Amino acid sequence: STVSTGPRIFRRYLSAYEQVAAEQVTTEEGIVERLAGNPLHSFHLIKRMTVDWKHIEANVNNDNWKDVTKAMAGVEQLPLMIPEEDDLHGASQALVRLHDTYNLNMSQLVEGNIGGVKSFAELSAQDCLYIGKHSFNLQLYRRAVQWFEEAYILAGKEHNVTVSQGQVSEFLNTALRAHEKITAESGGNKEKPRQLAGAGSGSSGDGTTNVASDPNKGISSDHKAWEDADNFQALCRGENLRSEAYISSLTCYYDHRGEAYFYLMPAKVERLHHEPEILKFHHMLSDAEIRQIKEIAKPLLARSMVQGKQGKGNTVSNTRTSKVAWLDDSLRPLFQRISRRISLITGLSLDIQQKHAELLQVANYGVGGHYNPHVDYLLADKTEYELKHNIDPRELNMGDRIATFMFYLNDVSLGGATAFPRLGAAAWPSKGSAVFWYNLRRSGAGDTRTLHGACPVLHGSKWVSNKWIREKGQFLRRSCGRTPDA
Ligand SMILES: O=C(O)CCC(=O)C(=O)O
Ligand SMILES: [Fe+2]
Repeated sequence: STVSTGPRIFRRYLSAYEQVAAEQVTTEEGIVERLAGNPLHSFHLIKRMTVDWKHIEANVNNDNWKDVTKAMAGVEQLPLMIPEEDDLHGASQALVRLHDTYNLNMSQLVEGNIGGVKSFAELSAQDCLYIGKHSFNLQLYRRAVQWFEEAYILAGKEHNVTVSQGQVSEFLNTALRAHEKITAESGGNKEKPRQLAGAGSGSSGDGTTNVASDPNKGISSDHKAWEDADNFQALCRGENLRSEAYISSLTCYYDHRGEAYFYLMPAKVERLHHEPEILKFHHMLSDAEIRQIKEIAKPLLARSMVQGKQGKGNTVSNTRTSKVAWLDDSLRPLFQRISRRISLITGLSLDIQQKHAELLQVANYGVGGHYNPHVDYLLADKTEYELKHNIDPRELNMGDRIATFMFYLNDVSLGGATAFPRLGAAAWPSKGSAVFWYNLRRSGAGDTRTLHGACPVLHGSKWVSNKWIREKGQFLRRSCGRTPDA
């Protein structure tokens, strides 16, 4: 069998590699942007190093291939992080998420065209079948049908080389039945694409299932979880959810923010929403400053974690797929200057020693990286019991995250907006700018309207830096309102 399957596997491996070579990328930035930043290339890369590699290994285990085996053993000893099965699942899930969120055109996608950015990466019938299975497992049946249909078409074009049409049609039929069953259950609400995993808290699966079974699951009962999820996706796609009149009332202006510091060089403010106020400040960081921040953060980046059940064992998060690092102001004078700049522009105290603010957080999202809708406050929605037993007293002492100040450290080539599904507002990343909003009402209550999330990166990568400002130092700086809703 080696004689017949061996060369075919090699040929396929090499032709997949040729797609990469065709990009003619030589610089590190090019690799990050065009190869690692392309969801199809990154899927292929990981697949080559997991599944395909195993097939090759199995086929070179005979005398004719001794030299190759030796070379391969050498590769395995390199101090590299070789992707594993789990990574391939992650890359497939990223493709599922991107297809679902951005409603990508399937026939363009399989030809390497991602939302208008063309590449040499293509998907085979077998790839589509594999990704369709992932959609199915995530209960995204409508999306699974689309992937299987494409797999069927491609299998025909490929003359059943990577997979046969017969094999595909079994999966297609199963997915069609599951889709029909679920649309029948939810009252024939067929057309609305809904998001997969949990907007806010707890919703999962196709969304259509949740609509039928538990419409009020979400962070606040007056908002349907699926509505948040729908709005979130629409905002990610760049759709307008507010009236023309409202949008034209959102102006840009120069502002000295009541500080002499800004008299000669006023802040460039772009209003993203009135109430609650969301502001974007342009040109907050220079390119040189951004370079420094990234340089220091890079070796410190680690996968975002979520706390395990009952605080036991932390696990890699699926609701937030990014890497983060925390930078202490004392590391560099630059970080102190940044804190001071934020303090001047927001009018809030950022004294780290006094615990008026958290350390600077730097986050990096790869292609497909995202953060499901959430609120930034940590205490306002907790019960007295939770505050007493599950929260570190030091957190209580700092008070809640009264405000968020978030820098964008790069331009994202496609996707990656910060979307506020309850406001219909979205902030689009632009290098050096920052967004600012209050998470709490003046009463100290959590402002549920500030629900927001990071849209998946469709192409390229995304860097942000968060400064969370705490309640403690602000009592003379942000006055209370007269009513709980103020
Ligand atoms: O990356 C973004 O756009 C949002 C990040 C965010 O919401 C957070 O880190 O809390
Ligand atoms: Fe957030």
